[in-house]
Amino acid sequence: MLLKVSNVNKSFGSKIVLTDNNLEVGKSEIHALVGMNGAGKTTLVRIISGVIDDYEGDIIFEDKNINKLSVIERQNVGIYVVPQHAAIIPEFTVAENIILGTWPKDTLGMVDWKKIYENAEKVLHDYGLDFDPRMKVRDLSLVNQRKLNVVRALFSKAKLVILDEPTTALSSEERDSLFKFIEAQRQQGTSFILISHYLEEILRLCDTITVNRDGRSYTGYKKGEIDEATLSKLIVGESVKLLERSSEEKLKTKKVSLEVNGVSGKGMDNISFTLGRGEVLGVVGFPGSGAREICRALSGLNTISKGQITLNGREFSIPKDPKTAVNQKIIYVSFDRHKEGVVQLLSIKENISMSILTSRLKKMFGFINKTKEIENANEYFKTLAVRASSINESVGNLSGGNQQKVVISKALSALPEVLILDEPTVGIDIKSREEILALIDHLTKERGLSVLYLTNDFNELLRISDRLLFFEDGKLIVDKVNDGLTAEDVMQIRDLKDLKEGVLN
Ligand SMILES: Nc1ncnc2c1ncn2[C@@H]1O[C@H](COP(=O)(O)OP(=O)(O)OP(=O)(O)O)[C@@H](O)[C@H]1O
Repeated sequence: MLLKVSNVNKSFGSKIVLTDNNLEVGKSEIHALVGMNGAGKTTLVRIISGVIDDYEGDIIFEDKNINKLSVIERQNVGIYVVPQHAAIIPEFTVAENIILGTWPKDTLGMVDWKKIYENAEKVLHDYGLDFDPRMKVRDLSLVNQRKLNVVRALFSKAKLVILDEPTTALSSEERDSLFKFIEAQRQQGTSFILISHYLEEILRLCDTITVNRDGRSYTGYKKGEIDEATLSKLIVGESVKLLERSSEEKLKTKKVSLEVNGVSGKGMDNISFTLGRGEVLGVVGFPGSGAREICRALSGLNTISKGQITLNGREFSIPKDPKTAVNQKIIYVSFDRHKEGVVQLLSIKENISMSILTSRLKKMFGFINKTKEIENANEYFKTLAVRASSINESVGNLSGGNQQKVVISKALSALPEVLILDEPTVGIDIKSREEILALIDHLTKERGLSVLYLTNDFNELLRISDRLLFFEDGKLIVDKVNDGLTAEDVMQIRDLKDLKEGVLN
């Protein structure tokens, strides 16, 4: 046994978060930690790693009680957490990131760069990676950045690596490649705790599963002994019904809402398409294909150099920043809520109101309509079942998934005509994901909201999208109605290199 968590309890003030939590991780084991948003997974990981030190119970590592050890001391015995936003420095090279803080010096006491790069090359090679240690980390793909985070942990002699949602926003190929890498490290003797909301990958990769529900742990489920439906029921406490947008809705011809005509700019080459009123248009493409670029450009986050856009018959002035897009009723929800989503120090209510202070909530003489503000925040708080004591709770105290629900509430409050969702269910649990999809389905049908939906989770994409746009090399290559497509079809179309626009229509 490598790690033993024994009868751990934790409360924040009067809020009880963990009650009698137990789990055991063996050597060379991949252990899953799953549960709904706010179930207490991150709190437990913070206790194991020593970030939270006021808890009841015992943490035993290699047969020693480590309750009294600090974060650094726990790292020194071999416990290393790789959070969702790991502390790699994008402007540094791969080598600098690996050796961060342990700079080798030459005989004159100068940093020995030759040695740094030689060492880094060897380290990467030992872990089966072949990227150049001189590359800036910002130029690495997302999956290679995540692998580098693990390498850093292993370089620091980690015996147990805790990965918090490592596959979010990765394509299925990138996931496979990350899994192979983790599996290879496990075979070398490293143990992993993996937090994830993707049950299929949990069942594929992990040896043992611990479910956290309502603060209690249900542990010891073994690979092969539990199926996805049973696991899903254990996590939520009831069966989860998957939302399926009706095929009738998917095939309905819709009145044009957004018309994009010959748009070019950074990473975009002469893109034209229409988005119907009440339509959900799925957007597919590898990073750099133009898929994310057009979504961000329509929201004022990327520059458009040429082209025309109309929205519900109005001339749409090319947005130079997000504010001009929002004023024209196009709103973008970013996959990166830390950078572009919420303000941690403000309350749920203040975050939700942020986009409508100068419009829907404005009264005369610069006053804010407080009653309306509370009503509006409460509406989304309830519809999206945000797990917090009230709308006055600070967003920084919420679990990751619940923060994401606040980001979506903020966007919907502004009553957009076009909503652009970029990996909107990142970090969202299996039940909340269905609630979000149901809300989108409802708003498109009842309010005529038009949606551009970008995600690497093709099963999710196909359940909600009426039509799909495929991008490559900055161009729109295929525009296809979702008439019963499968995830395999989507991958096949995306991977065909020489398709000309419309060939498959
Ligand atoms: N510093 C804090 N102060 C008050 N409450 C907190 C604090 N940190 C966490 N919580 C609460 O503890 C509960 C568990 O949060 P935690 O982040 O552990 O959940 P999680 O299972 O990791 O969720 P997710 O899947 O959304 O990441 C939540 O209700 C959260 O609001």
